[in-house]
Amino acid sequence: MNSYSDSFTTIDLTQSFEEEEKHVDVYLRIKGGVECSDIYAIEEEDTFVCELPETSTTISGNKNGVQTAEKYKFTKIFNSGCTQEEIFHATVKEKILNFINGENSTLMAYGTSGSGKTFTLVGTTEEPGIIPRALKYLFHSLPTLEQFPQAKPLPNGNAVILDNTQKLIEKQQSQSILKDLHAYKDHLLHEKAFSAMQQRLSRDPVAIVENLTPIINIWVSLAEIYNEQIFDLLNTPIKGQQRPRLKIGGLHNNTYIKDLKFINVRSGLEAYEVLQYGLQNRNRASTVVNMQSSRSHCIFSIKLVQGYDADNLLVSSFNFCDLAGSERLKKTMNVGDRLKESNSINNSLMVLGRCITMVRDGQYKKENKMPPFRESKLTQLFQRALIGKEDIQLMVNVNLSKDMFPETQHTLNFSAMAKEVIIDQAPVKVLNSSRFLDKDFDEEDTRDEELDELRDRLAEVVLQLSEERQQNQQRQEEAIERERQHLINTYKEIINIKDKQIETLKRENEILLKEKREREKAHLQSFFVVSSGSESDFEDELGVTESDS
Ligand SMILES: Nc1ncnc2c1ncn2[C@@H]1O[C@H](COP(=O)(O)OP(=O)(O)OP(=O)(O)O)[C@@H](O)[C@H]1O
Repeated sequence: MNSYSDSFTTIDLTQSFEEEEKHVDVYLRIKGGVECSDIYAIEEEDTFVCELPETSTTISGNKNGVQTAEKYKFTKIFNSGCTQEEIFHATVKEKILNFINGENSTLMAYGTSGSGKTFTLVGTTEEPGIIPRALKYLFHSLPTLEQFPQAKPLPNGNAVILDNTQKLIEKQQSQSILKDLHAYKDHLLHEKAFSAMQQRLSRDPVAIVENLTPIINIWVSLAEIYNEQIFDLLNTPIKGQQRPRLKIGGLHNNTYIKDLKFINVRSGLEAYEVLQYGLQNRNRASTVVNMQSSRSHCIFSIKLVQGYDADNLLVSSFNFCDLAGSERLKKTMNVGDRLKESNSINNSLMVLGRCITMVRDGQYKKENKMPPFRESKLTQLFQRALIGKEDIQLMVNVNLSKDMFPETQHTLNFSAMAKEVIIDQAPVKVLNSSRFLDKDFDEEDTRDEELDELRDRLAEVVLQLSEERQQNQQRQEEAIERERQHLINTYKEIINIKDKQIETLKRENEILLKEKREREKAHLQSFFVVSSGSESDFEDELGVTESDS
């Protein structure tokens, strides 16, 4: 039974957002099609129970003998049989309405490699994931959008009204990108996929949004963090050229990706096509645990600009973040590029875990330590959400097969930490009061920017050094291997020559022996003939046949 199927939600943009203290929503999704180990159980809708093997250490620090099972509380648990539809309705649907109402939101999919993060967010044509459902829901809740964008979001969270020339330029840019997409061999596939999804989703209810403003524009972007470098996935890759790396701009908890392209879209299909185009450019590779493993963190952002005029614009963003999967190096047996990626993925997820733990400790124990947000690009970008100043949801994906126990336990411990973080977001200002105050950078801010710049450069140098070290090591290993091969070949050649010499000596020896025998025979023969008889008598005497001689 779908409790939502007949519901119509009405939201009013003139109402202010209700402020209330709450914890981060952490959902658990259990991967379908996998045989679950019997050490796990679900109690009610939100408690996950895990029996502990002898050697395991739990989040509460207890060892077995004292405690035999650990319980983890989630906002909601989606069992392996749950549909994509149920998951969308229980998690993101309401957030889309808040988004229309001006609230920023982030949904992160977390879990080990192959646990179903991309499946949950993007899904397949048959089973559309959260993002296509969110796009469909969003665009169906809004009126038909204007042909030309009227306002554009700025990286720092503000927006500007576009003049006629700028409108034309932006429109042309969107069109040229969409045209690029249409030249792409898979575009028809995506169009079909989205319309198939639309049909499947058409039974879903839509929200009726009242008091919409005359300006409503939607913009999307797609970025990836690969080996601690940020790339714009909507930049068409040029063969033989390195992709431009993007930098993080902004300060403290108001960071953004500098020069990231935002494309104006007017429908769910356009947005979905842009997403699919970008995903083709994402770093993927086949690993032992996933045939199509995402090797990067991928961030799909939707920005909604709404308002009346230049002084009354409201920008809200919805980020969908598909994290790269954590990996156990022993299990994946990765080498070379895959190993480098694994290290980078695991490191940034470890920093994410440390930040969340420290934010939680700061909130509960009032410890005043600064979480290490700057130690990874991911945490630097999502700092605001991670300290609880913005809405953030975590979709934790687990594969409950027996051989994944250590990974699952690690994921559950991570979730337990995240679940305790308190969200303390400021109320979203309603429209018709000026929402943003443009703050000039003061001296301290400038110094911070310079420091950021230096840190970036230092990170680049460290990365370069580690790459060089790896290359040197590889070169040394290759030289040692070449030397080894050379020695083996020389040794083989010497053995070969010696064998030949032995053969020659053997042959010479045989010849000498034969000659010796013949000399002895001749000697005896002459002796016999002289002393007693004929030559044939001599041969008879020796018993020598013709063939012998
Ligand atoms: N709930 C599910 N039901 C059916 N198939 C699933 C489910 N979850 C994942 N899969 C399938 O499992 C495979 C791996 O899933 P997916 O690529 O989403 O994992 P991932 O967590 O994103 O992995 P990685 O971090 O390596 O990119 C895919 O073929 C996907 O279709």
